[in-house]
Parts: sequence; structure tokens; C-alpha cells
Amino acid sequence: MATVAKVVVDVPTMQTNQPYDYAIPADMVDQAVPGVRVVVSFGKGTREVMGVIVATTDQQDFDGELKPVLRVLDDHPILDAELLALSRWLADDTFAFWITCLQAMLPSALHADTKWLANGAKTVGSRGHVATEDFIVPLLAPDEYTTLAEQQRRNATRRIKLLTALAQWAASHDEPRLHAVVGPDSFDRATVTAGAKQGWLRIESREFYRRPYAQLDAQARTQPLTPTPQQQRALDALIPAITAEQDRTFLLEGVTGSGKTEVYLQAIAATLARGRNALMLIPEIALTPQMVRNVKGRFGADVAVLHSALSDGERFDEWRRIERGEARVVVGARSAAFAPLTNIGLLIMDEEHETSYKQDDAPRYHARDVLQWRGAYNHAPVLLGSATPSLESRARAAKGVYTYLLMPERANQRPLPPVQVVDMRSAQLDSASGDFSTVLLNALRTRLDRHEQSVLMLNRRGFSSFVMCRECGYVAKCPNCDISLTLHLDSHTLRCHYCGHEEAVPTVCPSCGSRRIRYYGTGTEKVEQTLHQILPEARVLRMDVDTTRRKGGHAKILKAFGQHQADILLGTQMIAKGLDFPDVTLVGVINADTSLGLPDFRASERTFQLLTQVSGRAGRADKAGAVIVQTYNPDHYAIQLARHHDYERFFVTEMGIRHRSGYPPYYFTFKLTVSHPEDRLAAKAIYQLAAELKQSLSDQAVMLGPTRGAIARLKRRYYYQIVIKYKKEPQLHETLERLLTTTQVGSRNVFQIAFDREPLSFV
Ligand SMILES: Nc1ncnc2c1ncn2[C@@H]1O[C@H](COP(=O)(O)OP(=O)(O)OP(=O)(O)O)[C@@H](O)[C@H]1O
Ligand SMILES: [Zn+2]
Ligand SMILES: [Zn+2]
Repeated sequence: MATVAKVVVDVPTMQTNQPYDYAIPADMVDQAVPGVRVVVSFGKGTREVMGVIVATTDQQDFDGELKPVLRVLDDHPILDAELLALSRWLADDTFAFWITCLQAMLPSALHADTKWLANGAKTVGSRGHVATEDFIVPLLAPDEYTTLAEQQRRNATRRIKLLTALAQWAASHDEPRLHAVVGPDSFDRATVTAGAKQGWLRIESREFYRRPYAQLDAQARTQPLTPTPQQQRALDALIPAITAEQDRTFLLEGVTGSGKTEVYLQAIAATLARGRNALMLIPEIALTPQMVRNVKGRFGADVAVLHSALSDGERFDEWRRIERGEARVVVGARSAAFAPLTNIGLLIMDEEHETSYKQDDAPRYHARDVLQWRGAYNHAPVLLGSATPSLESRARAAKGVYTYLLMPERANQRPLPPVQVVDMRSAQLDSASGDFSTVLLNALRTRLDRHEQSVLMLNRRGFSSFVMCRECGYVAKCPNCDISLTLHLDSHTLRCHYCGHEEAVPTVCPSCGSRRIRYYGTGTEKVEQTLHQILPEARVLRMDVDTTRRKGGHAKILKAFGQHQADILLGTQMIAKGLDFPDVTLVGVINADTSLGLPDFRASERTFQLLTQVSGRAGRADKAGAVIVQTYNPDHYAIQLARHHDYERFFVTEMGIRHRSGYPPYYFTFKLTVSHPEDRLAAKAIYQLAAELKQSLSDQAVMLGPTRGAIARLKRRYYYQIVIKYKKEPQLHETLERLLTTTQVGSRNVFQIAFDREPLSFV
């Protein structure tokens, strides 16, 4: 019998990052099992903390008397064996605290609430967050109610009315919601309470789920489409792997509009038919409305949805539906990778190149890695889909590590829309603001005349943080790193975030001598105003962080656009992906360049992806589409190849550049960040780390920095970073782990140290 619980406590420090032994009191043996949350006292004194039991044993590691588990918070494990094992792996892989990983897997409703710990409340548990509702349960037979009604005094009209209703409910086995029947023109609460006292009925409180997509579940199911030949080929490769329960990874590269969604849906159907469940990740909430409708449309209430736009209560309820085995398909954003789904037979990641799959805070995981871990655990294939795969994934497919599936044509057999590149250096501009070329404006006018819709994208990636020459398109780059320099307005300098190189902001273009050098950028709001001036008859919907902050904001805007309540959808890159509106015949990109200026070796990749994705929104149905891209860098290969929808050539070109400059996927990267409220101490710490690292790294590894963080001072802390590029460093993991525990930096709490394996952001 298990007498000892190994508990990971909610005290996220390096010293406490291991399970502690606690005695299981005899009356708790049934509840104190792996995967439940408990309250234990920790350290000196009577401090109570939450913890998670990760294992139980009948032998204790610690000799001496163990403190007991004080309370068990869950009546059954909320993390099963798979998720407990995953948390252990995740902590190791990302260098995060184990408790942080466990927390990341649970909906916030189940996180430790410091308030109840402080107030010393007796119990807390999942029940506290469950929504309940009162129901009326008739307790007698229909004719008994009729008799009772006849026995009432004539003027007891309310009682007679209630008894008559009870007779009906009892006859039809109805147990109505109290809320639905109590009201000004039916019963008052007092009468119902009196009826309960008389033994006529019982008021029963029952759990119910807050269902964010209940109305979608009620809709008629869609039928599978007859696959196109290229979809059939993809399915012919996938379905045998699903059936044979192989943990392989597939890369589905399908041009925009090729019908990847239908492949996902039919692969999910095959998984369900095998009696297994499916997990599907989609990027951020911007995409969810259409994709959720698609998946719900096919599988109805079997689908649970998890993403950050749900309220805590809704997310918790969807999570419980999954945990109880009531949902067989999970669709969600990044953190849904940890959904408590069991018996997984297929894992899908749509738009696999998206950076939002990587978490910026601890645990700094990439959801792709989590899916692959779970695929191996469950013996299930992983399907990565994109029109513009990440270079890492495409390179793995080229090597045969992933199985490569290609869908080069649109499902409707139509060509991809022609892309016209407008050179803004010489273009005729239509308005004083300089945002619109005549070409783009005329195209918008034509669509208005024809009552067709347009999508306008304002690229805000890297917004106004770099310097560009308006005459020749020159962007200031670091002489050492070939990375765009970032503008720091506070110091009026340009800085390289990789190596620390710093120079003054030029007043004259070093390339052409022009004085028209400035930081480039316009906000969506300003463009909207310009549009109102130059196209007053156009109805414009704006979609950006401001207009979508409120819950359901995305869905509302997209719905309105889908119903033709607007002619132009103007937005940031959140409109670039996934939207499928048949009447959009024009896509305009106001400024293609801002993302080229990102201080990141992936700037070209990001620009290519963005332009290809947004171009893909045009001409998806019967009407032919067109794309107009305004740029100051018309000859840049990312823009030229996006213009030709040529992902494959982009891949080869970009791989050549990465090879020459020693970046992923040829090299691995690792970022270390140190921060401290005192600049001097943060700097000292990073140099100390750098020195220790240098000793244990091989000659092949390259260390960039130490350098100041992009935001050198954030929340009163100073940041410094090191980036390591390496091919093979078998000792690295161990070295880093040692650094975490032994260096002064690791042992002092005022220092914060963050490790990021394969960072997607270098700033
Ligand atoms: N087999 C099919 N028969 C008829 N129409 C199809 C078929 N497959 C897909 N379609 C239609 O083609 C259009 C594009 O499909 P879908 O949105 O899945 O493309 P996608 O590959 O996800 O593109 P994107 O990368 O742009 O999101 C949709 O309107 C879809 O209904
Ligand atoms: Zn210039
Ligand atoms: Zn540099």
C-alpha cells in the first residue's frame, strides 16, 4: 500500500524543483493518488502550499518523520499517467520548473489560488468552479397531483397552478430548469419552495457545462466532400498510418485553397472510425471562427474547443468534457497540446509555420514538439499542414525524416491569383499620406463598382522599429551579422540584437545619399481614415488588436464581412491566414517591407509566408482574384518568389543563405537571458555565464554576445542575452543544467535566468 506521496510543490525555485516526500494519512489512501492536487505544509513554520502528487510509493527517500498530506483537492486524478510523464519531459526539455509545466497543463481555474491559501479556507477543489443550475424534480405520480389540486382551497390559485404543471411534467417525465419556470407570469419562487416542503417536488442542483459553441452543435452536419485526386493521394498515405497506429510525422504542403481542411476532416473521421480520438491545433484565435465551424460542422458535439478567447469558466468546462471522455475531437490553440484527451490516434497542426505555436514564457515549448511526444506515446501519426512550411519542417521532409505530401493545386482547379508588385519608390501616389498607389486605389474602385470585396493588409510586423530609405529601400544592417539593426528612439541609435553592434541613426542614406531616411510605418487607424477620405462610399471593417480585444471580436467582424456588410476588410497580419470568403477578388498589401526589416534571420521567411498567405485569400471561389503588393524592395527575392507563388524556390534559395550564414535549420540555436534590477550585476552575471559556457562548448559552436536585450530595461530589470549557434553539442544540456543549479545567478532569486531552446524571437 502506498504510504508516501511524491509531491511537486508550487514553489517555483531552483532549490525546490524536485518532488518531496509526504506521508499519506490512512484515511486518504484512496484519494492521494498520482495526478491529484494536494495541500501540504512546506518549509519552516506552517506555510501551506499547493502541490501535485506525481508518484506514490511505500518507501520513503528521506529518513526522519514525514509531514503528512493535509488535504486532497481533487476526487480523481486531473493529470493522467501520460500528462504526468509529459510534464517531466517538458521540464527537462525546456529547463522550466516542473511545477510550472504542471500548471501549464491545467486550465487556470485549477491553478493554486493564493487567496484561499492565505485565508485558510477549508477546502477548495474543482467543484468550486463547476457551474450548477437548479432543476425541479416531480416526486409524485400525475394522478396524485390531480387529486392534490382538487383538495386545495379554491383561492389557492398559485398552488393549484403548480400542481397542474407538476402533473404534466410527471406525465411527460420532464424535469424543468427552475429558472425557466419561475418568473413574473408563471410561478413565484415561494410557491415552488413551499411545494418542496410539502414533498411534491425536489429542487435539485445539477452541474451544467458552459458551452461556447452550443449553437454550432445544433446545426446540420456537413457531409464529406469527394476528395480531389491530390487530396486522395494525401489520404491514401495518411489513413494507413492512422490504422496501423504509427508514430510518424507527415508534412502536408498544400497551396492556399488546396483543401487541406478537407484532408484534416477525413483523416479525423478515419481516426474516430478506428475508435481513437483526434487532437488538432490551429494558430491563434483569429483563425478559429471558420475552422471551428468546419470541424463542428462535421463532428458536432463530439468536438471540444480550447483557446484563449474563451472565459475561464468556458475553458474549464470544455476541459472537463475532454477529461471525462465526452469529447472525442479537440480543436484548440497552442496550450490545447496539453488537452487531457486519451487514446489519441491522430495529431494535427494546421499552419505549422506559425510562430504563435512557440510559447514566449516558461515553459518555452513549441507545440510541435509536444504533439510529437504525444504521438510517440500514443502510437499516433502527426500531421503538419501549411502552404508555407517552416524551413525546419520542409528540410526534415527533404531528408525523409517526415513524410512529404504535396498538394500543388487549388481544390477548384483555378490558378492562384496573379500578383502585381508596385514599386513605391517610383509609383504614382494617390493621396497626400502616401499610403496608396494609383494602381491599388483604382483596383479598389473597380471592386466597389462590381460589388466585390477586397482585403487590405497593413503589415505591422517589426512596426517602426527600423530605419529605411524611402528613396532606395535601403535598410540598415549589422556589419557582422547581416541582420537589420533595430532603432532605439531613447538613445537615437541603431543596434544589433545579436552581437551588440551599435551605430548612430544615419541622416543621409549610406546607399544612395538621399535624405529621405525615416522609420517607416502607418497604423491601421490612420489608413482607415485615409480610405474614408479617398473612397467615401466604401464600407470598411477594421480588424486589429484594438477592434478585436473584446471577446468574440474576431468572429463578429468576420461574420459581418461574410454577410457583405462591408466592402473592404482592413487589417494587420491577423487577416492573412485561413479566411475563406468566396467574394473576395482583390487582396492589397499596403506595405510589404516592414517584416523585411525585422532584426531576425527569419525576416525573409516571415515576409514570404505572410505575402503568400494573404495572397491566398483572393479568388478562392468562381470569381478570379488579383493581388497587389506595394513595396520599396520590389526585387527582394522574398517578394519576387511570393509573387510567383513559388514556395519551393524560396525554400532552396533561403536554405542556401542559411547554410552560408550558419543559421537554422543547419545550426541549432539557444538563447540565454539574464536579468537583474541592477544593470551592473546583470552584466556581471551574463559575462560569468559566458565564460563558463565557453569552456564547455566545442570549437564548432558560435557564441553571439553577450549583448543587451532588445528592451534593455523592462519592468525595472536589466536584460542581457547570449545566443549560441551549434551543430552538435552533446554536453550542452548537462552544462546548462549545471549552470542553472551551481552559478551564483541560479541560486539568487533576484536574478532571473531564462533558457530558450530554438527561440523564434531573438529580440
Ligand atoms: N474535394 C473538394 N471538393 C470541392 N470543394 C473543395 C474540396 N476540398 C476543398 N474544397 C473547397 O476549397 C476551398 C479551399 O479549401 P480550404 O479552405 O481547406 O483550403 P486550405 O488548403 O486550407 O487553404 P489555406 O491554406 O488558404 O487556408 C474551400 O472553399 C473548400 O470548401
Ligand atoms: Zn537610399
Ligand atoms: Zn550584429
